[in-house]
Amino acid sequence: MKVGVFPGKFLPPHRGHLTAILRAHAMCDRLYVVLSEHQTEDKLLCEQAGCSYIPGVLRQRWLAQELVGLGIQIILLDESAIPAFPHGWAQYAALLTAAVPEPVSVIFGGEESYRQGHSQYFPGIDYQLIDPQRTQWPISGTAIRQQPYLHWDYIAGAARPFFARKVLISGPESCGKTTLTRKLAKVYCTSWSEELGRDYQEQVVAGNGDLFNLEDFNRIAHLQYEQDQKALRSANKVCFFDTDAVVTAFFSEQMLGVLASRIESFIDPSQYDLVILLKPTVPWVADGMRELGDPAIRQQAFEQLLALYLKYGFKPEQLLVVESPDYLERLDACIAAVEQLLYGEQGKP
Ligand SMILES: NC(=O)c1ccc[n+]([C@@H]2O[C@H](COP(=O)([O-])OP(=O)(O)OC[C@H]3O[C@@H](n4cnc5c(N)ncnc54)[C@H](O)[C@@H]3O)[C@@H](O)[C@H]2O)c1
Repeated sequence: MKVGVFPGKFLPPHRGHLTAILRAHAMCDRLYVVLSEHQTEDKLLCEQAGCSYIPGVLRQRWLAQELVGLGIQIILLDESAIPAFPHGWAQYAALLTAAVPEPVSVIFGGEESYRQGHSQYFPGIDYQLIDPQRTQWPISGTAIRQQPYLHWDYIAGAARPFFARKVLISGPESCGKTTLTRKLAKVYCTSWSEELGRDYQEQVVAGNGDLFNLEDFNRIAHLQYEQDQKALRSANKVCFFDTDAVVTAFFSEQMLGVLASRIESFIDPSQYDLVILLKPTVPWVADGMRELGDPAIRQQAFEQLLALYLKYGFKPEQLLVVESPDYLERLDACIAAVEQLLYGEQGKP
């Protein structure tokens, strides 16, 4: 019985890792992937690259999703209490040996420089190199952490929602949110999540908003959240959202005078990299379901919505108010903001 181990940080997992793991899997009877987490060091690596910290359990979950069905166990090794690589080889070897539930015959890796340490601290266990030149997929975790959108195609699918920029398009009724959201998704060849409250209203209360009760608003917030998560899973660098739970909270209060009990649990400012707030400066379009058509009421709705975002902890720098009454200018302002989010000052490569 040939038992293999494939160690690494997988910060984050990418195609190079996955291909090497699958090769290793083809070369032994059973394979364990051992994911090392050294919190201090890993946090520093993420910080240096300007990337949010990726906890070990999240990386473990991504690898489990990617490798599902192959019988590969992913073991999380907490190295936080031992000296960081390369100063803790002896402790690392002891931790790894204790964590893998059976005797190991071979350790796989892509670094020739690790051979010495492996032969010294894992006596009797082979060290087998896989693609040390990274010729098939010339990518590293460092490069992805530093510039995820330049290296998007290499990022493991399960990890992409973490890196995808999340852009919310919000504003009062009849501001062109849905059209703008669709257009932006098309410009960026990506996924988007539409407002489902309207379909819900059609299906559950025959289009008559007066028949809504509080539980309807709770359900809308929950259903919208799940739909948003689904859209995010197929995002290409950025994902657009047509509404959010703050808007649901706003309508719950407007229509029933009360905030439905579970809506706030779906409000989280850190969910979004950018919130584009559209001002009601474009013509009102009555569609049979909209309620707040008077210009003064539209302006007031905008102010109330803005105040709600701030109340719920959204930061002013997260918000972009788009004021122009011109549809082209509105679209171009959004594209410029998304470009900035993805590629910063340097612009597209
Ligand atoms: N504390 C210690 O002294 C000690 C000692 C030894 C090992 N360790 C732990 O083991 C970890 C070793 O993993 P790592 O940092 O090299 O992890 P990593 O996640 O960067 O890479 C994991 C493996 O995939 C290979 N790989 C990376 N990119 C590839 C590509 N494009 N194509 C093919 N293969 C590719 C790497 O060579 C490596 O073997 C260390 O980070 C450390 O946590 C710790």
